[in-house]
Amino acid sequence: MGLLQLLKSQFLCHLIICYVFLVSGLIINLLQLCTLPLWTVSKQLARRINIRLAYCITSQMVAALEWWSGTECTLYTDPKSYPLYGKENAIVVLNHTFDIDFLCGWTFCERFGVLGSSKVLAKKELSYVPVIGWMWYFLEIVFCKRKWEEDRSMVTKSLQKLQDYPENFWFLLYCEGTRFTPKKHKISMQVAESKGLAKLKYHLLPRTKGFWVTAQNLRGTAAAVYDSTLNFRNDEAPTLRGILNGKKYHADLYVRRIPLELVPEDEAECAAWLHKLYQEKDDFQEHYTQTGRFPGPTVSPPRRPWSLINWLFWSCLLLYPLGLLLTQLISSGSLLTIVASLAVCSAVSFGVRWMIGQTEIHRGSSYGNKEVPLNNN
Ligand SMILES: CC/C=C\C/C=C\C/C=C\C/C=C\C/C=C\C/C=C\CCC(=O)SCCNC(=O)CCNC(=O)[C@H](O)C(C)(C)COP(=O)(O)OP(=O)(O)OC[C@H]1O[C@@H](n2cnc3c(N)ncnc32)[C@H](O)[C@@H]1OP(=O)(O)O
Ligand SMILES: CCCCCCCC/C=C\CCCCCCCC(=O)OC[C@@H](O)COP(=O)(O)O
Repeated sequence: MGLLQLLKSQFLCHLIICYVFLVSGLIINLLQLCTLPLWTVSKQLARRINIRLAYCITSQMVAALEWWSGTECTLYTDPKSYPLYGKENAIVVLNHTFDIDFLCGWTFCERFGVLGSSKVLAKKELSYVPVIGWMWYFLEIVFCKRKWEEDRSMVTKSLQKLQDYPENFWFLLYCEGTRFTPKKHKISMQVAESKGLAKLKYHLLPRTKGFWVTAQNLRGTAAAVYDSTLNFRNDEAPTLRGILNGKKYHADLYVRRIPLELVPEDEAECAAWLHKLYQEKDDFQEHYTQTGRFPGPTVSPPRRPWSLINWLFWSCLLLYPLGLLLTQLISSGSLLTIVASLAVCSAVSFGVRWMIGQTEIHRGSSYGNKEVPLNNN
């Protein structure tokens, strides 16, 4: 192991990175709160400011992936579609298979210039996560309880608000609704069988209602669906802890651009269309398993320096006062203040570990885990 790699695996480095992330994140959350009065005066200006503030948070995690761990990202896509990425609004459909699939999504957003504005249909529980969840309120992220009767009107209203959004955005939908586990897969395939649908090997059965309501409400706003299938080389199952340890991964993303006009408007037809899409996605994953690549030409959109610059800015801003404080503490020799600072460090460490836990599949929810009574009709 090289010296740099050894340094990257040190707990102290992780503590410093997490301190910068947490403290800068809370400062940005506070700044976002200060934009509240502006929403009544100029909504579009408030949105543009919040896009930039959100970028300051999310790009730190992207920087950790791109610059700290050096993870590489290859895009497999049609060269004719490539120039449109980042220049139009789109609905992104992505497989929910890895701890850090959302982070890879963010990396592509960053490379195409839509990181600050991008959105997701997220489970309500994530809105309580400090920094990211709180930031999402101001980004007009659409939350759901994963109970259609309760979600329907709220999700529709939230989507309609995005119709006059001032900057290009990608709206991410994990149609599987939860992350892949063997147990969830087995249950969802029982559901597929009971509905007479083809079985999927690499995906859970997609939930179709969220996709249909999104497509309906973003018609005229979004130009296309980006059907995206993600995998990692060498059968890796990357984690956020791995990224913090400086482990380098290689992500492959296969993207097909499908004009939104090709998505049926009728609910049942739209559901059938989505089921067919997932069968195709399953074939692409099979192709990847067999050959180690997706079909079609590749391109590696370059990483941009902005995420690194932002990260360095916040690190300088927040590590300088921390350094001063620590020097004063040590020179004061007061046992009480030293114990108090150790307690603060432990709290930061505990808080961030809990947040990292949110990204771990083995700590995931029980959604999709319960056997459902099946009536074969
Ligand atoms: C060029 C580069 C391109 C791309 C780059 C890639 C990406 C970048 C893009 C953007 C990035 C932006 C942000 C990313 C950042 C962070 C994201 C992080 C995380 C957030 C993700 C989440 O929180 S995922 C969880 C929440 N989201 C969802 O659940 C969405 C999908 N779900 C739905 O759409 C649902 O329909 C619903 C939530 C709207 C409603 O839920 P409900 O449970 O009520 O669902 P349904 O009514 O649909 O389900 C009932 C039907 O399903 C059948 N059923 C029952 N059990 C199962 C089962 N186990 N599996 C499958 N189906 C089941 C049941 O029979 C019902 O069938 P009916 O026929 O009767 O409808
Ligand atoms: C600069 C590096 C900073 C490192 C410290 C980072 C600390 C972690 C920060 C934020 C964590 C919250 C990120 C939220 C994204 C979680 C995405 C996710 O995958 O949610 C799961 C959801 O889809 C489905 O849930 P279930 O599978 O049903 O359960």
